[in-house]
Amino acid sequence: MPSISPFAAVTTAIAVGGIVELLRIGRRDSDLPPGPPTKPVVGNLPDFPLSEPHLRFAEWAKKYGEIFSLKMANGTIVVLNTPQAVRFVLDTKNSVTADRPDFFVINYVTSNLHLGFIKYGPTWRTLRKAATEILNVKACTRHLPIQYAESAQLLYDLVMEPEEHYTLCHRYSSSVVMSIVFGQRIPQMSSQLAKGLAQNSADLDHLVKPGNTPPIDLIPAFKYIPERWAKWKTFCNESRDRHRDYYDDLVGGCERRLQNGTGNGCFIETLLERKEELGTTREMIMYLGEALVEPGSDSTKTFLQNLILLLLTHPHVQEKAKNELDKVVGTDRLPTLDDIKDLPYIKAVHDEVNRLRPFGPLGLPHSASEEFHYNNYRIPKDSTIFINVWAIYHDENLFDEPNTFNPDRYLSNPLGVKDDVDIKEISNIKDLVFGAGRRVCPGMHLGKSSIILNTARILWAFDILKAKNADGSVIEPNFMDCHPTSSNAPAPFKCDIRPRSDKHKQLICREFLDAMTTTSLFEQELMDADKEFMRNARVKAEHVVFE
Ligand code: HEM
Repeated sequence: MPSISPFAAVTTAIAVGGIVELLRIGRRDSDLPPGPPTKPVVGNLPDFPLSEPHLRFAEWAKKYGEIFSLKMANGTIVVLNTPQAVRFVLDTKNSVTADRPDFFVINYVTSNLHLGFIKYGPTWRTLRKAATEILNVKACTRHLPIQYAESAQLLYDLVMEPEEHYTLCHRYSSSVVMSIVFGQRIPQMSSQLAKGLAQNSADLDHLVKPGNTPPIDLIPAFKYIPERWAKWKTFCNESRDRHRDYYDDLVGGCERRLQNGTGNGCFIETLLERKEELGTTREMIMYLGEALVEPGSDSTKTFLQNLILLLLTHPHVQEKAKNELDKVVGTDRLPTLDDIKDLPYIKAVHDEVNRLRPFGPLGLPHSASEEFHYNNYRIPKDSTIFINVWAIYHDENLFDEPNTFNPDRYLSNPLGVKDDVDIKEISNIKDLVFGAGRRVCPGMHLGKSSIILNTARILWAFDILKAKNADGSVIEPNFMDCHPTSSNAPAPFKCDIRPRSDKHKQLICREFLDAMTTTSLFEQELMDADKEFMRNARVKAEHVVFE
């Protein structure tokens, strides 16, 4: 037998051990939830879809059942495909699943102070407590006048500029949250305030999308690449400055109002006054404002854009909803939130839009701060956990014809599910669109009232018809058309929106004029172009009402 030196033996043993260890990377241990086959070292990295991951995740859910896992090199992703799995993993085990994965670039851009992305811990708790103060059910009643007034402008805008419907929904959602949070409203989407907000949201959207930055959270060494070889770093630095300047200005506006005695009671003014008591610094206040206005605006506008697209493509739903509204509300006034309890079909339309086109089809990922077990599967510490909202809402075991827009399903069953499904088991299903556990959306009450109010009002006010080309041919909308974003917003589309009658048009314009008492409270800092816009809008509305 050939002899080898002890040195060579040790080296060989280390090398073999190293190779064995390396090959273990990317491998799925047998006690993890099942999932697609892995490759050595990289695991399922090559399988991870770079765009619209929810569609691939839904296919995997069908194949692997209530929970599956993906190996991302050394890391693990766990995906929850039933309301029961979500309830256990995110609600029952909420103390160990309230963390977020690393999100290095986003936390860099937002100075590690963005409520939605920071790690679970004392800073998160302070920010979340402050956010809950303005967003709990009771506090939300104070925001209703703003929501009614902005909804009045949304309807007015749709009367005057129907072809801009897509952007007008965004204006509505942005103006509501900007008024509540920073005390400054957005009268038109061309205003500087609106452009800055949309840019900041687009920045974060760009940065969360896989492929736009290297996988730093998996391979931290990417952080050290010099900026001259890493364009994404330049984008991050520019974006960081943009975000800071924008929110610093807004907080400055609140400080000035407080100093001048012209405060309008917005959230940030309150926080500035109670800084010591709440333990928040000016810096924390700035980014808390950001964490509220960006998702607050994007979520609500996504719902409204999807609503209009689904109504456009389903005229029989419009007809049924209008019959209900005409019976319950009539044509002498606009619907209010008090009417909703008597409008089951409107409620069903709202539920069905949320089901078919949920904002954030995979929610925001959580992270496990400790290892635990679910149904004999091991969920390792530091695994990233997704709620597969899209797959659950399109599950054929739960919903009849899940890809069909059919609000009636909610008239025959409170959760819209098949008769043989035990609804006690899945009572959390409707709220999954807002996430779950300790990180559940703090803006859900505000968001819910905005979207249901405008569902009723848009249906009460307008006929939504297919638009025509100049040659008279009908433009067929594509109801499957989505933006390649993480939010499930439809791509911009054309339609013909018309007030249902002159009487409806008059009532809308009158409501808009009345709303100006509320909206003017949030117009102290308006730029000249925006003041001019509001003056002209008043004149046009008066023209409709009084002539
Ligand atoms: C239709 C309306 C809305 C939908 C569907 C929605 C959906 C969501 C979802 C899915 C999450 C992730 C929850 C999780 O991690 O499990 C979330 C988080 C969040 N949402 Fe919303 N949202 C809506 C409205 C709003 C509004 C109006 C605001 C603010 C005014 C807001 C502020 C936030 C914040 C700050 C977080 C992060 C919470 C945390 O990490 O602690 N959202 N939202």
